Amino acid sequence: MPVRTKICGVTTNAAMDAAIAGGAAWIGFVFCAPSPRNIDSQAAAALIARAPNHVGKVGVFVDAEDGAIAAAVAAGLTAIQLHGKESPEQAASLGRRYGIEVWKAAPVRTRDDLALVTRYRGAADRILYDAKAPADAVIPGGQGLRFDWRLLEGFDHPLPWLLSGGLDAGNLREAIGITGAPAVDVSSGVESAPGIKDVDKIAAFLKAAAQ
Ligand SMILES: O=C(O)c1ccccc1N[C@@H]1O[C@H](COP(=O)(O)O)[C@@H](O)[C@H]1O
Repeated sequence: MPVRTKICGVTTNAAMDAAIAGGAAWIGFVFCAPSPRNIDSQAAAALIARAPNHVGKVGVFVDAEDGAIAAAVAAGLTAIQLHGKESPEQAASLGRRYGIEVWKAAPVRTRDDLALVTRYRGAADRILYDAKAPADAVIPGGQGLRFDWRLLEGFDHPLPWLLSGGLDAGNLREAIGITGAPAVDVSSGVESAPGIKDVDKIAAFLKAAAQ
């Protein structure tokens, strides 16, 4: 089964086109002001217009206000990724309101952190395992941090899931080999500097995923 990929934090036509050409299943747009990848709804709509229907368009939010999510969904999102402290009830409510997939990011440092995900069964459509950010971090993701992938070995996943956190073209096969990830998500691992996507790194990542 081929591994599905999400290229996250896209802000330019070049990165968008590289992700599409390389076969990304999803492209992510970050609606989070402190992020170097922050984008507004108008700019996201212009990028989304470049993508064919089969490519999913995922908006990343961190404890966002309803109005911000509504504006971004109207730009053409096909999924909402919740990367903050959103509850199962909030996730379910957003799914009902917008009729699109809701993904919940699960911050992982220890095996105990995995217990959180079962609460989202029936409330979210997918879980995205990401490294838990330090307590003083300004943003909870997109910093190239990994967690111990062996924590997912033998774990009974309650929902369809993606692996993220510190992935790049060089470590992707090892990460998939250990975790059995059916889908992966990357941001800083395909950048030359925070927020600056590198089209060659995007191509290399997508090639590694397709092997
Ligand atoms: O990318 C961001 O700037 C971001 C901001 C706020 C919440 C989540 C964010 N990104 C997500 O984090 C994962 C992991 O990133 P990385 O590959 O370790 O840099 C990324 O895939 C996004 O889904």
